[in-house]
Amino acid sequence: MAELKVVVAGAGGRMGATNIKAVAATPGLAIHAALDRPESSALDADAGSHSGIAPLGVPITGDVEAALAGADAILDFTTPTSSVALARRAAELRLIHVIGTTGCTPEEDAEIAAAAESGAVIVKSGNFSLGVNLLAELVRKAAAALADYDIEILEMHHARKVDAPSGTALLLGEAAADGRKIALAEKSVRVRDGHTGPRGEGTIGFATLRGGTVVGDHTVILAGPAERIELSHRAEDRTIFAHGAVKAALWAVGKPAGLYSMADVLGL
Ligand SMILES: NC(=O)C1=CN([C@@H]2O[C@H](COP(=O)(O)OP(=O)(O)OC[C@H]3O[C@@H](n4cnc5c(N)ncnc54)[C@H](OP(=O)(O)O)[C@@H]3O)[C@@H](O)[C@H]2O)C=CC1
Ligand SMILES: O=C(O)C1=N[C@H](C(=O)O)C[C@H](O)C1
Repeated sequence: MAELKVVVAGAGGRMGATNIKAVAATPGLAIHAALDRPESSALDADAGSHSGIAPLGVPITGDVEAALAGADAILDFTTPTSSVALARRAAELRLIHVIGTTGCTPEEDAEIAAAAESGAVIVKSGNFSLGVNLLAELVRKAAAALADYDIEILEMHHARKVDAPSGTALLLGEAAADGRKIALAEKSVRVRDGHTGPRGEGTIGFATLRGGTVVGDHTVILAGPAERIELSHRAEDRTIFAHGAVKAALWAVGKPAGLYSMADVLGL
């Protein structure tokens, strides 16, 4: 098989750098282009040097069309606006689009789903690690088995994170809601403040912490009478997300256009 030509979007960012390193180290993948905002301070830097590895001879560009020309796949950990725009182009160009971006509104998610229906092979997940996707299966089972227990989801991330609750917390919330056969949107409590009254029966609560350099900690608590079960995942390094994203891109080769999840990739 010819090398898969990959565009890393958000190349100047934390996950962009991690993805550049993962793609460069994976046989069968080649960095086709490194894309960031035209205003990015990383523009024109060598994608390899900027990511802390040997120079790759690929400058970080702000030119989307030049980056996508001749590409096979996009690894995209950027912003919701950027991911929606890239999904539209991925549909037109029939590309694989791996989306790790979190914080999308329901309307933005609908636009991404529409792009998948009209030609893009999209794999989107709030978390590309093996551990979190396995944890989601455990949460689904626990939520179903302990039907009367209160479910709370606690997450902590680094101080630079801009969205809350995290994509992972929402993914775990969806798994819990699925286990309970309820709709998360109708049962989630995303903020508590002031005189809230007692906990709503059957709700799924979220709590958000931010600080320091925490890569990503998540705990799902199932609280019952006189006992609690806590299911946790702690990310120690961003490489777990990049390795999952690379796996997703390779898995997507030859798949029909559509919207897939990391659970599909992992066969969970
Ligand atoms: N699903 C998963 O497994 C994971 C998801 N994430 C998510 O990935 C996203 C990025 O996280 P992180 O790398 O920490 O954030 P960063 O802010 O470090 O990186 C985002 C990068 O995207 C760039 N960018 C913004 N707009 C565009 C655009 N229109 N075109 C190209 N590049 C653009 C930013 O440029 P500039 O700085 O100039 O604005 C920046 O370089 C977040 O939504 C985060 O939650 C993170 C880790 C794992
Ligand atoms: O912004 C981050 O850093 C992370 N974002 C993802 C999320 O919102 O869950 C995944 C990971 O936890 C790191």
